Amino acid sequence: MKTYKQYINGQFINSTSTTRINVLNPCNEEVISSIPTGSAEDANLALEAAKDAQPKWEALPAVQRGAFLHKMADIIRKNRVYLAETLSKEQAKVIGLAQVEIDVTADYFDYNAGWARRIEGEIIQSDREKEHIYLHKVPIGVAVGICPWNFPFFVMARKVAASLITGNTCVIKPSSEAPNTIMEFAELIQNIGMAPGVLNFVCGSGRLIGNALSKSPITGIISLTGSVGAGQQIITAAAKNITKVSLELGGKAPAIVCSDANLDLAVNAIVSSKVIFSGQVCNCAERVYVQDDIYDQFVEKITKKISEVKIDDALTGVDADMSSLVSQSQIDKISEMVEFAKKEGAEVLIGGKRAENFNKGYFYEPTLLTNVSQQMEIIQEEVFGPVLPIMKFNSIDEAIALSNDSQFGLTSSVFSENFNNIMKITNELQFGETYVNREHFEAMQGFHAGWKKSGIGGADGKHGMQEFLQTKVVYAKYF
Ligand SMILES: NC(=O)C1=CN([C@@H]2O[C@H](COP(=O)(O)OP(=O)(O)OC[C@H]3O[C@@H](n4cnc5c(N)ncnc54)[C@H](OP(=O)(O)O)[C@@H]3O)[C@@H](O)[C@H]2O)C=CC1
Ligand SMILES: O=C(O)[C@@H](O)[C@@H]1OC[C@H](O)[C@H]1O
Repeated sequence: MKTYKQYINGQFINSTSTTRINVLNPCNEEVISSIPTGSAEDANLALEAAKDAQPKWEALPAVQRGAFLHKMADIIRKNRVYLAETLSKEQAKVIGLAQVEIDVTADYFDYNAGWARRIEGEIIQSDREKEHIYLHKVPIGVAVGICPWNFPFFVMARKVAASLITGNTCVIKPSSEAPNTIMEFAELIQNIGMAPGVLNFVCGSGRLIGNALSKSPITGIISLTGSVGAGQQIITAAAKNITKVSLELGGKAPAIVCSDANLDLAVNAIVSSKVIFSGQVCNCAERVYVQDDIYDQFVEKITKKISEVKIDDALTGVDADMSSLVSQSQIDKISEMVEFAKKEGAEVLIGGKRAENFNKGYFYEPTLLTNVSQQMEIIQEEVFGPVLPIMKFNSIDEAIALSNDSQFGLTSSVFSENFNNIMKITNELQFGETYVNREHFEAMQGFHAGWKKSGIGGADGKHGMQEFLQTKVVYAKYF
């Protein structure tokens, strides 16, 4: 069993707190590692180290900063199988998907290194003679990245790569549910030659160490991926120093399936979106609206497809499509939501219970619910699991209205072969991201950003990189 320390100022050190948090393998509930609970002192040590290291890091030409990101990508590739197994064990991610996450993370570091020669300012025309207005893009200073458990390694890279290439230094707090792969990465990159303090990793409770990182005057930007509740607490902590926040929070993605859709494509895309990491992804389809004349056909096809989903151990299960949920609290929350939906009148087409044949772990069957209505909790609140409620609609206007009737605005999708329908729906949906005739997943060169309670700011691509920059304007008069 691995016992992790804090990685601060280029060294692995003991936390000032002596209590620890156990990390379980969700498939068999065995303790596989432990992390410190962390303390405000740990947070401050890491922030001070990052602050001290920042001016020299910023002064390095961006291509030299980028070279370190390429080294990180190389190290990930050299250790890709070990990292994927570590990830699979700590959060019950089926090994194939865990490997994809590791490989995409390496590519993500390389992609962000590519910004080195493309961070650009502007020269603006002045109203005065002999004056230039120079608009510079400069780093904010110290970036804090607070990570979730669902794609912990990839999301860590979202925060590290974008903050370092732009000249910020960085403090990462992994999720207490899934810190292992990140801390293994910290060990693997400790000797790549980056100055101490440029990148720090502190483990521990969000409410304790996460809060201390968020309310410190040293912190220049807090980038969180997580729940709405954590986002609200971070905004409150950040308010003290008016610290910038970039928040990627929950979602309740609608999938609209029109009469003229390619039904097999729609079914495959929607099912893959519920099966991928057992639906524990903010982008995943969380509710389906199907046009009434194809409803029965759609329900028949999707039920068949869901019945074929194979559930097994994440690491050893052969050809498993999905595995255990991440924790006891996740399975409790999801079971309660399904039971409540049933009380409100929902009909379970398939699933609706813990998966049989597993003595340990948090395995839940992929579940389809019908006879649901717009006001029900199962349509309004994020499930974050393998549960999909299906509703009928009559007109395109109705589908758009039902989709937009949500506190969330992260992702959405439309399945149609009619260009006019697609254009109307994509224009009128109030979501940061809409997928047309494809699965629910984004690209690293896009911009992943939620509207409404789904967040502020965003990640990926040029706009995600620019989150970590601030603007300085110089009015240069000459004679
Ligand atoms: N949009 C998304 O990508 C995600 C959404 N979720 C949603 O959130 C629900 C709960 O998941 P959970 O992992 O507990 O999500 P949380 O939002 O609680 O955790 C995300 C991160 O925030 C930290 N954190 C929690 N509270 C604070 C705080 N007050 N100040 C600073 N940091 C804090 C956590 O630390 P610690 O782990 O130590 O508590 C963790 O590192 C899920 O069921 C899902 O609905 C979850 C993950 C990702
Ligand atoms: O669920 C999320 O918000 C993120 O953690 C997720 O990680 C990989 C996906 O591509 C992200 O959006």
